[in-house]
Amino acid sequence: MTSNATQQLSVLRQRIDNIDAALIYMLAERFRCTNEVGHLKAATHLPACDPAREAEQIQRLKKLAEDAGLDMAFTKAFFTFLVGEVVAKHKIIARQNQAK
Ligand SMILES: C=C(O[C@@H]1C=C(C(=O)O)C=C[C@H]1O)C(=O)O
Repeated sequence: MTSNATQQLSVLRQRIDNIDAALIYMLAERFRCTNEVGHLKAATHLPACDPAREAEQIQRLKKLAEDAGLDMAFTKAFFTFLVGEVVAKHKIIARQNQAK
């Protein structure tokens, strides 16, 4: 590898590290928010999962992904994985609430 290529790789990797840090902080903030929703749902006996809301979100993300030039299949798979984690946490919160 030339020293120019090494330098370019290093600059790109620094950008990637910055983006990863932002993603981690954004995800943590999203989970803080969804945990609040989980407590609200448990207290009001609402189901952990809301398929109608998820369908709306997917429609919105479709447009955002298109505008941002992000692959829709990836976007949907990532969203589905993320929401699956949130719903699992909501179920745990609901069980903890019932046990009180
Ligand atoms: C956070 C909620 O609970 C679930 C998780 C969602 C999410 O992570 O965006 C969306 C819908 C629900 O299935 C909600 O109902 O708003």
